Amino acid sequence: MKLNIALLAGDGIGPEVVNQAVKVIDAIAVKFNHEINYTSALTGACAIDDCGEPYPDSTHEVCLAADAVLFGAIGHPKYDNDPKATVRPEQGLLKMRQKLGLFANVRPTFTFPSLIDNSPLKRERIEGTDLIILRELTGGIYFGERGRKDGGDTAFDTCTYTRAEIQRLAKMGFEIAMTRSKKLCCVDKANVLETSRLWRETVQDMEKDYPEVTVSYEFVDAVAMRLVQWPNSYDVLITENLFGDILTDEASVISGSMGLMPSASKGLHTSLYEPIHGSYPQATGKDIANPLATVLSAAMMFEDAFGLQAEADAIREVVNKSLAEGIVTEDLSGKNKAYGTNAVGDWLAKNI
Ligand SMILES: NC(=O)C1=CN([C@@H]2O[C@H](COP(=O)(O)OP(=O)(O)OC[C@H]3O[C@@H](n4cnc5c(N)ncnc54)[C@H](O)[C@@H]3O)[C@@H](O)[C@H]2O)C=CC1
Ligand SMILES: CC(C)CC(=O)C(=O)O
Ligand SMILES: [Mg+2]
Repeated sequence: MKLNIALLAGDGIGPEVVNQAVKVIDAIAVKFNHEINYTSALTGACAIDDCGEPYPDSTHEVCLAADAVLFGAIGHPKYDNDPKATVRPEQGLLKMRQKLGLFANVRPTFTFPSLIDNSPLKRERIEGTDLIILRELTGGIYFGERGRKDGGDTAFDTCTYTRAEIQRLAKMGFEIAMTRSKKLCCVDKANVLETSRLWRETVQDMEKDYPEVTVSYEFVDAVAMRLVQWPNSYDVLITENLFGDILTDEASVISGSMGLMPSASKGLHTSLYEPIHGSYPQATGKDIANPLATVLSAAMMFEDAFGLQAEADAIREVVNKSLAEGIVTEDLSGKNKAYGTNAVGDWLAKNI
């Protein structure tokens, strides 16, 4: 098959982890006889440095022309430490998600048998965890009106959701639940927020269309606790943008590292595959970042965007093997030898 992949490596560790995923994709292409055509484009702080714009039109064109997009991460400390900066890398990420219509971010959380004891959580709590947090990605407070008033002494951000935005995300959640254990949890703050009450009302109205799915409604603060207390009690969780962002970083503790967590951002115009972590600036250039979240995002891309299950399985199999054999970066190595980002990528590609 001929596959056109857009590579948006971004900033910080983004290029380092995307490079390892490319090694793995290349090895898959050889093994399964595919022809891969990569097109690289800038987004984030590197794009601001290049042309003053964090998601240039030229990058958008590259994404639209591709069969799928593989994204690394954006963000740079020079913006994180300057609250007054008006052009920011994160604006590029949000613009990209909005312009590509990437309204749903599928974030799976699972445990790896060889890593159970890496988690600070007790084995009996996390063993067998296999859940999906489906995060709404193009609405809510990240996209609402914001600003300052009172001469800058008052700041505001607004959260807005339409019924249609909730319906399309919830529909995907019900459909995913139907392929799994038919359990769906709607996570909100409906005891306080009007947007959450619209979420709850909309999902309740949709329940009749999916009579086999058991739906629960839980407040986000309680879910934040139960997610690490009894993660096995969840299967598919649907939630708004901000809550999903926070809960998924929390869920990474179950797997053992942020560097393990892949995701798929599904949309109207194309699909994009991205680790859930950021640009981890402290690790930039040190060859220590874990590339597996990006490699596993590439597995999601083969499965989901290209419908190539055997290729996705082969990637997951080699990742499992690397974990079992201790070919891991320092976030997972404990007292054992840590491998570099590049060494892990090379090992994976060689063992595909
Ligand atoms: N999707 C994206 O592009 C995202 C971008 N960001 C941006 O990234 C920058 C840094 O933000 P942080 O809050 O520090 O989040 P971060 O996700 O970059 O790092 C948080 C912590 O997670 C761990 N971590 C992250 N990636 C890892 C990897 N591949 N291997 C091993 N450990 C890893 C490290 O302990 C790190 O200190 C900021 O500029 C932020 O705006 C943050 C989150 C997502
Ligand atoms: C700029 C943020 C919305 C990025 C982030 O934390 C994420 O997408 O997980
Ligand atoms: Mg996040």
